[in-house]
Amino acid sequence: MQKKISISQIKDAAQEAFDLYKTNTDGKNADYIPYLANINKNLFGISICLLNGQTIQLGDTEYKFGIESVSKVHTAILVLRQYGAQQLLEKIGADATGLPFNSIFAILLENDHPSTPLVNAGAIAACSMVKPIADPENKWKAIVDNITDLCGSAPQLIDELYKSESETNFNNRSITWLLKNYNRIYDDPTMSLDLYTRQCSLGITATQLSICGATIANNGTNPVTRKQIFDTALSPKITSLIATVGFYEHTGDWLYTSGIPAKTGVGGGVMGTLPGLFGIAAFAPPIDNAGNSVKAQLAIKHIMNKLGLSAFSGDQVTIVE
Ligand SMILES: NC(=O)CC[C@H](N)C(=O)O
Repeated sequence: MQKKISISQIKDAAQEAFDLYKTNTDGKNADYIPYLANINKNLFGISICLLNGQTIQLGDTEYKFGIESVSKVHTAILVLRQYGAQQLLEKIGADATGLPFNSIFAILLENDHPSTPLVNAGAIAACSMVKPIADPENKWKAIVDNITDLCGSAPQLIDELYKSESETNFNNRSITWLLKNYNRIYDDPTMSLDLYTRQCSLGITATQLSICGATIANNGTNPVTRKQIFDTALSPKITSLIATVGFYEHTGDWLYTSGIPAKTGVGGGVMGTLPGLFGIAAFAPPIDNAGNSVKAQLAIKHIMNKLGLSAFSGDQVTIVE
């Protein structure tokens, strides 16, 4: 079906979602990373970036929160840029785990395979793959430059979060050494884990994440800077990774009810990408039992359903003035 949606319809849907959920108090800040437990739980922002570069922003869209696991998407893209689709599949995988993001059991079940770069195991493996190998300074630079390219502006390290996370990441240390044992870490393990922890501690805004979502939806061209960031052919690979495991063990429910591939982080951010149409991000710190922001989920779902959109419908949608 041919369908036209106006920008004012999108704005109205976003405003409605914001008003509906701004006072919602469900969920709880992540507390296994002490820094995150103390973030103002009432922060709430929604940003949509259209493919003409226009953004629609509501609430705390300029607040810099911990990017956390949303950064797994960015570094997966960097690995795809450096190695191509086939090598990512062989060295890490592109499968769902159906288990929590930090699951050790998932590694054992997959016979040593990290499954996907979008869970902790695969993300640590991805950091180990970033080139140049054995050069932590330039690996870090590559990670940050890639995020800057995708988001149209630079992220900023939150030192306190980095410290808090480094002091408490015992589970991730176990994951790293287990993967090392299976030859799935492709650089120094301690350095790879540190890069992962540091990238999770980057401060990012909902606006920046919506621009990244739009870059993916726009086949690799950042709609704001107009820069081609990655090869067009990688776009469906990235979107399929996000669709498969973006909400961990709740991914199926999420896709079924929202219709949009999206990736979450325990900092409260969610970044969605609707191919050919827009990127969307929402941010609110309280999360559910799988580590996904409660309000961000409600808001994005509301907007998608209100507009009658789904990545899985055959509709040919155009956004008009
Ligand atoms: N789901 C998440 O956002 C988890 C990220 C966090 N840095 C961790 O490794 O536990």
